[in-house]
Amino acid sequence: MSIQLSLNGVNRSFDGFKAINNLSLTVEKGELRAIIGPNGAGKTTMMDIITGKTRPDEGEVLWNQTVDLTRTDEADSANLGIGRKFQKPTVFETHTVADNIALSLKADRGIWATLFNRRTAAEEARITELLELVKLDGDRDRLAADLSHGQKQWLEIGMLLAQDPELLLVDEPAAGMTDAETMRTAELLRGIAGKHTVIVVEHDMDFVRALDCRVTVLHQGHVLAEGSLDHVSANPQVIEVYLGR
Ligand SMILES: Nc1ncnc2c1ncn2[C@@H]1O[C@H](COP(=O)(O)OP(=O)(O)OP(=O)(O)O)[C@@H](O)[C@H]1O
Repeated sequence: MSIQLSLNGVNRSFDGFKAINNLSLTVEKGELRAIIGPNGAGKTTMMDIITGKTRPDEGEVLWNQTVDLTRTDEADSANLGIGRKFQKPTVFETHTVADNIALSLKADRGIWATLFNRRTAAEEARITELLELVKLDGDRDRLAADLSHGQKQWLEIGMLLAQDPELLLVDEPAAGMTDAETMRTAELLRGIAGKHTVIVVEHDMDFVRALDCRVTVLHQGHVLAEGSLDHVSANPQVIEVYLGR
């Protein structure tokens, strides 16, 4: 496997406070990685740095071992194939599930052509494929507004996948989901990994366990521990700062 993303000695302060402190991290292509850690550990700031929303003060952030992500902005990062899903779902509520996916497909057709022209067979096939992947194939003609919170999150993941990103950053997808939705989300992300690299920030430990992937524990802007969930859960420092609370 080759390296998709590497952070090396990254620092970022806000008003003298080190939100990211000598952070080094490597994620392989196709890997599913969970990032956990207490509030204020720097998880969001790390995602902001990867997507070019925030620039580090120091350090190296490399995409595919070649592109310097400290010099890109959010638009560049999207063009490079980095997709980001924020915590709150943002779907087009007045459109159907299938139309939401159609609007996100890479083809440069414009909104009117997308909604009112017949879709090509290839587009239909791609929409079906994406809806199956995010477990919404039975809901394609429903209005997005009528979906449950969990289903809206899946739809937005489908919309991001329609852009065919190499890396998907997902921020606390399980927040506000039912237990059943949470488990389905873990299954869904496991299904996406391999073809895409997926980094998930999450607090829900049942969800992280269900992801069954390598876990990075951040604390005070630094990697405190890394490995399987069982491995990091047995680390006394991790228990002290996070899991034991
Ligand atoms: N733009 C900013 N200006 C000032 N301080 C900031 C800014 N962004 C982040 N911080 C500070 O940096 C620290 C790390 O914040 P960050 O949001 O990255 O943590 P987090 O791990 O995502 O926390 P949470 O789990 O609560 O979302 C916090 O103390 C936060 O207040």
